[in-house]
Amino acid sequence: MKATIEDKVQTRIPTKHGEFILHYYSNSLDEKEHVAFVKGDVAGKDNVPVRIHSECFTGDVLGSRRCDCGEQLDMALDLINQTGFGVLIYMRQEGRGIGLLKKLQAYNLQDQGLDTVDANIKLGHLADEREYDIAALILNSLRVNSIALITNNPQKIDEMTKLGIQVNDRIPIETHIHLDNLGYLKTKVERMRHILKMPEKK
Ligand SMILES: Nc1nc2c(ncn2[C@@H]2O[C@H](COP(=O)(O)OP(=O)(O)OP(=O)(O)O)[C@@H](O)[C@H]2O)c(=O)[nH]1
Ligand SMILES: [Zn+2]
Repeated sequence: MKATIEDKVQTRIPTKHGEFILHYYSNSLDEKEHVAFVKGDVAGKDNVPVRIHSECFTGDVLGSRRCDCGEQLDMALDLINQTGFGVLIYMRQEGRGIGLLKKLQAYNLQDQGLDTVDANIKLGHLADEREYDIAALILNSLRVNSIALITNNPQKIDEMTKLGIQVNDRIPIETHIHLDNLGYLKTKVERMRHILKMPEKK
């Protein structure tokens, strides 16, 4: 069955990154509360800056330094605000789709020496279980013509293109690298094809 979404409510949210309209969607695939944060007029526009952000409770809410999510969220909203128009889709796909419980278990495995990919596999999951159908439906419903995707992950570009979204450009979103996230980011570059500049080995 083809997935469907419904734009249930739109409301104005002033933030430290400027003012956005929050769209709440229901959908036919899961019970999750996926939302889009929209700035300015995006309907009929080309090269709309779009961030498809996957939920990360630890990074986005608690400010965890194990990953780059919280900083990326701030950077993306700033960028969209400065551009004057754009969309941040907040997908409730915690832990690359495996959920918070499993992600926290994966963190413990990483503290025992596994990397972020092998920890998922040890828990019986794929390295990345996210799906982007709902994100594509949201962009269609906002009547965005083509996008500049804010990401370091080329797989996201492939997935959105496969779903019929015209991705004209990629906007990198590189955060600070420090001791707590160095190994994690290195694994994303080496095993998940992320495009990130890593510090030279001394
Ligand atoms: N399973 C698992 N999920 C993680 C881990 N660290 C972060 N995440 C989740 O990963 C998701 C973000 O994915 P990332 O791989 O950081 O980045 P991305 O979204 O693929 O790529 P960008 O667009 O460049 O940010 C969020 O849902 C986080 O909760 C981890 O060690 N294990
Ligand atoms: Zn994170």
